[in-house]
Amino acid sequence: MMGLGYHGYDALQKIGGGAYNVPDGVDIRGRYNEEFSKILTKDALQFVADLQREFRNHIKYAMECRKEAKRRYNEGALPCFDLATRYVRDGDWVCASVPPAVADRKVEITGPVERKMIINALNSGAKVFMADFEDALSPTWENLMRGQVNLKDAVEGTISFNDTARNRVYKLNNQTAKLFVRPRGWHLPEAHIFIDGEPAAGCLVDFGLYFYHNFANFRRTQGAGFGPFFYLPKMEHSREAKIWNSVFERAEKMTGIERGSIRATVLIETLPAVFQMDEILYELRDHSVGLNCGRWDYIFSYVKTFQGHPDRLLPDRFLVGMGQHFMRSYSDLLIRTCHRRGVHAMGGMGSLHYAAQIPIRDDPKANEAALDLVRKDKLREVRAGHDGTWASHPGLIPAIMEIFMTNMGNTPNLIEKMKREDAANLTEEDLLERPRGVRTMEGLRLNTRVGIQYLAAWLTGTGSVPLYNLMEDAATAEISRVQNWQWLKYGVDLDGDGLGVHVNRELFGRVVEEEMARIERQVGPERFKRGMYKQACKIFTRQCTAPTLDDFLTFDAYNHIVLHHPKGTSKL
Ligand SMILES: CC(=O)SCCNC(=O)CCNC(=O)[C@H](O)C(C)(C)COP(=O)(O)OP(=O)(O)OC[C@H]1O[C@@H](n2cnc3c(N)ncnc32)[C@H](O)[C@@H]1OP(=O)(O)O
Ligand SMILES: O=CC(=O)O
Ligand SMILES: [Mg+2]
Repeated sequence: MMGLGYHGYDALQKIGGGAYNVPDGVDIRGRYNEEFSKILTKDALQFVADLQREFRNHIKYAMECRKEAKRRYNEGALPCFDLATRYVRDGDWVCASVPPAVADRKVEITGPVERKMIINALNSGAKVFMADFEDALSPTWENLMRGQVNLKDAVEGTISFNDTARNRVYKLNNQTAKLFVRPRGWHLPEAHIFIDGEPAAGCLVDFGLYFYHNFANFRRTQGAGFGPFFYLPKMEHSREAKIWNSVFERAEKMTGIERGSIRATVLIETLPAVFQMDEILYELRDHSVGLNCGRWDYIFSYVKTFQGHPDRLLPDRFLVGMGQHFMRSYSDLLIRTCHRRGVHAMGGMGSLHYAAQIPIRDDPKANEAALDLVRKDKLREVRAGHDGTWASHPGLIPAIMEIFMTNMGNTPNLIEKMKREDAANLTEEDLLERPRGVRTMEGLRLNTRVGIQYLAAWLTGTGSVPLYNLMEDAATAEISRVQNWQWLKYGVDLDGDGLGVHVNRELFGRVVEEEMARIERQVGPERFKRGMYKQACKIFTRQCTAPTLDDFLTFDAYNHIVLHHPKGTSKL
């Protein structure tokens, strides 16, 4: 056992030839690397450990509450507005005013915290870059620690990348996007950092290390006295936002910066959270810069929340988009809520046809068609009153920027202009309306093919991938998984293609076999053998056929990427 940290004295942890200098109670189980040791300094680890100790019980309680809510939904309850917090929804309060540095957020590019992509994203011409430790990142030790090194260099302005194969050096432009960072969700542990004998909360590691190393530089160079800025994912209730608010206050106090310096945009990407938008903003009112429509996780959450409701099954994945009444209602209510409280209402990632289109390099006609779908979605967003939106790829930015500029003119945002009071009449029924559309055999096949390929990439350390000309990440893969699970669980008929096939385990087994053969043909036998397709298939198939739905695809899969040093992998 290499960790000495929690035996009551400070320790130098010898791992793989080097030594992390850890404070009392902290045990690093990830590989030693000299660069990582500049992130995992004793002071920074002490900062994370202090947060962990102060908030671990709050986090555990919030996770217990999620379980309790799940139990209620599984017994037939529906998510709804909370009578007890009506005073918050009816009250006249507003959030703290928007920091000038991020008043204009017309286009935000997102991407994993990978070195070259960080430089490309910051140089992309987008107003904001959301650097992702979440949906777009496979949380291996290497990815997380390199991500922290990269962000530190980025905030210092010294980041560079030498692409020797292409003889190209990447550096930051004079003008760059403003940086937001998305830590992991509350539910994920960080199995390479133990604090007092248990894994640290992944999000506190991501937040704590980034904040500790960058708050001063960030406020000076990027935030004009504010910041750092964050995106907060996958919350289900305002009590979880309250924990984040307390974490921010604690971090501000520990570093001596003014209260309200840190600002965060919360993704509304779970079905229960749409009924808590005012409450979430209220909890974070001194630290908020708005809400964002995280549409992919939102669709995933619709299935998850209604896992016990056979009358609410989804049609094919590509039919569930912003045109569905429940999705449009969610986006409209989000805009109304944000603008009433004086903050940004951000749009999401995607196109009109319910997929996250990316540029198609080798086919100009298909590329133009993809761009056109993206333009239509962005036009819908800006006309509805969104203040800005997400782009998955630099190649989409000019088209998206043009749509927002043309429709917003010179105003940095629509907070004052588009109050959307009409959306005040949206009801619980509007927000829960069943999605319409057909189910097809091709839908089942595509879910299977995409889910397995995504997971295979994730297991080898890549968290966002292009598949069939679309962006796939943890959120979109979740839709594939839970949709298959739901269709199997309730034995649906695939009636959309005239085949009338009934989904059961036997059919699914055949589909898995055929789709695996297809993947092998598509990627070639060599890559298929070298990749993690078989392992991915095993995990994905188990989760699709499980008697009860796993909460997260990546939770179980995480065990497969935990690499404890010096002695091979271990389970949590
Ligand atoms: C549901 C959600 O949470 S959405 C948010 C999370 N998801 C994401 O952030 C996905 C972000 N996007 C991506 O990861 C990528 O665009 C992918 C994986 C979809 C496609 O990647 P690739 O196939 O490598 O794209 P492609 O080959 O066209 O890249 C061309 C160039 O653009 C760069 N690029 C592509 N996407 C991005 C990005 N999001 N940020 C910065 N640079 C990017 C590439 O690094 C490459 O640069 P280079 O020419 O200097 O080498
Ligand atoms: O995080 C974004 C989403 O759509 O999910
Ligand atoms: Mg998401």
